[in-house]
Amino acid sequence: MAPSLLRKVQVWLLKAVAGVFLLLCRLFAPRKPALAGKKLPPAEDPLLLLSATQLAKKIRRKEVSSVEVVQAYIDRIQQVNPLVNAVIKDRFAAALQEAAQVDKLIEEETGGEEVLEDRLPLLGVPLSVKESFALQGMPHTSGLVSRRGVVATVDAPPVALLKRAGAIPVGVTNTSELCMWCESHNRLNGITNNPYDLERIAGGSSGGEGSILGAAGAVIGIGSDIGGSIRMPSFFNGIFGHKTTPNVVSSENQYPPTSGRQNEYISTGPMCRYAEDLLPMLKIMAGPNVHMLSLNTKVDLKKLKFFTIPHDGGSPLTYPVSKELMDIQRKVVERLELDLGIKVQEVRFPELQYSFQIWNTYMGLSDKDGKPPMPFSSLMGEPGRPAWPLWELLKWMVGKSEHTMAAIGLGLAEMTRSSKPLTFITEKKEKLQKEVDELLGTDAVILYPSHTRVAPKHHHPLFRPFDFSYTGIFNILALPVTQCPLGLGEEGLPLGVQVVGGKLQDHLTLAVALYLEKTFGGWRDPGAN
Ligand SMILES: CCCCCCCC/C=C\CCCCCCCC(N)=O
Repeated sequence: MAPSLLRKVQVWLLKAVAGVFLLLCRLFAPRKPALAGKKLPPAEDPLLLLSATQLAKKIRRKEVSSVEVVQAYIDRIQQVNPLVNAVIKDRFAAALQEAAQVDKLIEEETGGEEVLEDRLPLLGVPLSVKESFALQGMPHTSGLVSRRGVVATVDAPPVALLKRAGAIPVGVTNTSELCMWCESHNRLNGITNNPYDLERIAGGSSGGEGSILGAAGAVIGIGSDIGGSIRMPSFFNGIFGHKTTPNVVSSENQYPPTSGRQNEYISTGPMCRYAEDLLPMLKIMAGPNVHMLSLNTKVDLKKLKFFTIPHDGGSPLTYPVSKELMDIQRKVVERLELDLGIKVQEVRFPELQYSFQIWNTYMGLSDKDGKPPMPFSSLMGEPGRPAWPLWELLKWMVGKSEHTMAAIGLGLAEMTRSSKPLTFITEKKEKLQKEVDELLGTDAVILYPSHTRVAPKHHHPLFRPFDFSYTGIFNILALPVTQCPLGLGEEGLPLGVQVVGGKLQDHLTLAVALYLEKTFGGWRDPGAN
């Protein structure tokens, strides 16, 4: 059978299986009041349209008070959250008190603006926090019903560093169950909606962050990413998200904790509506490790090498990249060549078609002491009592399970994972790692689709569970990636692209993000008509 015909048959088969499953889900999924046709109101308060960097400057200069800024964001969250269900618990009263203290501190400061900017660069700026990060006094459940009522007693290190820089947390946002799915939906806090179309996903697992930022209910936030959980929500909600080179920003005090080799692949990073906030946030979040990066190095884009990869080469597990995403990536190439007078080279890596298999294999590896990762079914259960995915599936069928279909599916899929990694796959990964590292070096970036299509309808990822591998592969390659918004597509949904850099070359992808914001307009107000 000709390869193209084989490809057509594969896609057709995937669609057929998806259709049957979608029907089943429609039959059994709990009914939700239709949000059809509802739209977000525009973000009218001018304070919502300033970057965190600009807000911090205005607050330091007493051109606006921190209380006014925090109140503006509280008002916006109260306006949009009933539609998007992104913030699952707020701390508005405490935030306003802290803002008043900031204004008082500024009033009494005698050292002048530079002292404040140096010591407290985010003084008085509101911050959104993904609920899987420990934020003292706030829920810390990661969407697990069995963790209902668990409250954090400490701050996760990057949260503590951002608070020490003067940022004021206003609330914690929704995640997928156990942060291991590309849609933020769980039985504890419900499902988060995309601000550009409430019937579509906000992405996962930092979907609450992506949605509240995209809805202008926050200006800066933080997420974690081991398969795409910063980059997919950033893409679907039209904002910037940076997956830092692993082990620069601490991932301690997050739930669930990583185990096995996963600590080499997880990244904590900033999620922002404005590109200029990414680098200052990363500088703060990196804390004592900031010297590992070159964030003070000026980047001349004309001296960078740019490569573009249009898709994964045709994996039978993933869907083809949509035309509008291929088109917009081509437009980025054209603009780069026009504006910088450079040539962007298209490259292909056949190993990318094994992205899912590589991600799945390496996520299951033991750590250097031979300790295997905690099984997902154990994370789903109570301590010492793993869940039984098959039993949970039967309970789900009659609406009695505390778990989502995605978590049950992952638990079932895990049962099929082979204990011994396939040499065929490890060889592919080693080859890909070597070639990509050589190509990137310390002076190049690669453009790659953030996903196969714009934000899908709710639950649809269940029928295309492998498309996340467009982001997941870079976790295993341990490379920094910035997801950059590129305006809205035909259906008014955000377009975007991943900008991939060499290890520890985060400053390069952040510089390209600034260029792409200038050239393609950055974040768009979902309420604007
Ligand atoms: C019912 C469908 C579920 C079965 C799907 C099995 C194959 C998919 C395997 C793993 C999907 C993991 C998705 C990871 C999303 C991002 C996670 C993260 N924290 O970065």
